[in-house]
Amino acid sequence: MACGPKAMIGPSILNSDLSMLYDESEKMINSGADYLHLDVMDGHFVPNLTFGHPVVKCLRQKIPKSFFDMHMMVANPEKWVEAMADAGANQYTFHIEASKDVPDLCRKIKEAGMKVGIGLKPGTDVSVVLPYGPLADMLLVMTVEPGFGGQKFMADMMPKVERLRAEFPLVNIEVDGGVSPANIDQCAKAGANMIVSGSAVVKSPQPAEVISQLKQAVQKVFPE
Ligand SMILES: O=C(CO)[C@H](O)[C@H](O)COP(=O)(O)O
Ligand SMILES: [Fe+2]
Repeated sequence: MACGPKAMIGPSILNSDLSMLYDESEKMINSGADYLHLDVMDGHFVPNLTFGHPVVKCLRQKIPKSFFDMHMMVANPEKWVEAMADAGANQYTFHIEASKDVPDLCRKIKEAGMKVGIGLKPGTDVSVVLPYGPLADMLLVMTVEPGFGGQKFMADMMPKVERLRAEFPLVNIEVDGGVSPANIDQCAKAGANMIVSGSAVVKSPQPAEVISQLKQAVQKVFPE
């Protein structure tokens, strides 16, 4: 896999102290994070609220270089493409369940200068996303029901990851939800190379060690 997908760890700051979003983000970057996974929730697509593009724009001013992976858990993903691009987002990951016109949304995201991520809720069959794999930079397999951090990892999502990796050997495949050192080997073996980990990293007294453990496990399957 010399030029294929790389092992990357993206902490989710959802369960960190959000009154100190910048400090918490910096801590993750200084602990070896390859990117930041930022969870946007609108209270419609999921039963919870977090933050939107004004907060992302402020964070970008203080963190000019890191890759921002926007996990858009919103009912109308078309609506926020321009605003998120303007705020400095690098990747716009929308949920396939929320989009009325997937190819058109992928085109708009690319035209706005961002990478395209397409996410699948646990109940969504993997076949739904297969026609759109060639349009995506990244495919996200949720390993919890989206809406809250700190939930239990759903190992029964691994066949979806395996199928996507078999179909799209060069696309980034991300897992998100309950991912920790206890289940990282399953994720990597199934074919996930972009790893979101929230609680396991941000709640640890030694986040750098957790990030390093996760990365080493994924690098066994996706060597540099
Ligand atoms: O999208 C999410 C929830 O909808 C979060 O990214 C995810 O839950 C990460 O947190 P944890 O590792 O604690 O589950
Ligand atoms: Fe997420």
